[in-house]
Amino acid sequence: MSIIKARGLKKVFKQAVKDPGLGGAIKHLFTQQYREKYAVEGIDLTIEEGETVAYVGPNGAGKSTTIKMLCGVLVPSGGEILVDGRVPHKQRMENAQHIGAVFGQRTQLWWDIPVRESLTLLRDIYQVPPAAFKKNLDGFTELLGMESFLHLSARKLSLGQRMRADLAAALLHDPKIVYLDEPTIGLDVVVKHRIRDFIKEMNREKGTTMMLTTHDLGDIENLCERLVIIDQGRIIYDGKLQKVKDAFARERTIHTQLSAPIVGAEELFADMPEVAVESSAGDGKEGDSVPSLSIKFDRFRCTASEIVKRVMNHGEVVDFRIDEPSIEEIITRVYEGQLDSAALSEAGKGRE
Ligand SMILES: Nc1ncnc2c1ncn2[C@@H]1O[C@H](COP(=O)(O)OP(=O)(O)OP(=O)(O)O)[C@@H](O)[C@H]1O
Repeated sequence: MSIIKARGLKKVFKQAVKDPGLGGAIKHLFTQQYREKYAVEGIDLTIEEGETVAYVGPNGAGKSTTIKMLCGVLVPSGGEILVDGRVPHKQRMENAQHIGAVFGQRTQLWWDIPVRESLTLLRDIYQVPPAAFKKNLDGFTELLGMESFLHLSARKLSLGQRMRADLAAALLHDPKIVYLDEPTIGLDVVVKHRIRDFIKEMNREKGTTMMLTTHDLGDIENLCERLVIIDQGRIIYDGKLQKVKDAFARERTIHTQLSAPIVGAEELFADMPEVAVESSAGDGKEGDSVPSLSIKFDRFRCTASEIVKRVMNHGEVVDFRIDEPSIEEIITRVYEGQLDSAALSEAGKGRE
């Protein structure tokens, strides 16, 4: 069942236009000029209950503006939204009862009181029944490793501790949907993993729908099957993460470990322009390293088995592994405009 539906969603901001320098600032005092900035320009988005969706895009793409409209904080300039059957900006309070939000840069905890007290206050605000509160608090404390800092005020927490406490605060009332804006920003790997595990567990155990905006592509790979890419206020890709990889990650690299170096390895694929020997080791040129050969190829033009077969014809392959470009590399190419949007939207078709 669809839990979030947005049709033709738009948000226009009025931005002041000023000439540069002091003269410009003074002139602006008397003759104010504004231009319209479309932060979100006609978005259609449907999210099913229990999905975990990564909503990504370069800076200024319109991600936060979309989330704020879904939370009811901003009123759309056009289009329609329905979140769990409610129009968020018209039913703000009701909507808030059923959603949770974590904004990486801000906290919803009270700055000067212990985390445990903040969570108790949220229990009262959201009217969480005592038994459910206890179950969640105990469970979250364990999963997020919060025991050691529940007695501290938010002011005294490290960033990683604060993020964990904020997650607990956002999920305390068992919301159906949680918006996570940069939930792992600036955190060390241990805390990142803990937070990702927690998000996965909540999605699995409670079926919580998660919408995640992030610049950390590890979050996407670890948490989301579906990827929505927004650029300049428009969705340019909506589909499975794997599909983007399949469509755009043409290159593969085979790393082979050999029993002895192959003489003239660089020439092995001279007749195949789609294949390139990236590195060859163990031939005495790089000290006493293990003999190996790394070969890059275009997987749409030849197969891994062809490559390995040819290497095996010239030497003994002890072991091999195949690497594909990371989603980070692919998305960087999208952001840099190296992948055209028509091809992207074609790849996103047939999501269901
Ligand atoms: N209150 C506002 N007034 C005027 N312009 C705004 C306002 N909020 C956002 N914008 C503009 O709308 C565009 C989209 O902003 P938004 O914050 O949604 O982007 P984002 O994708 O979340 O970016 P980031 O990754 O940097 O957080 C930007 O050009 C921004 O300058």
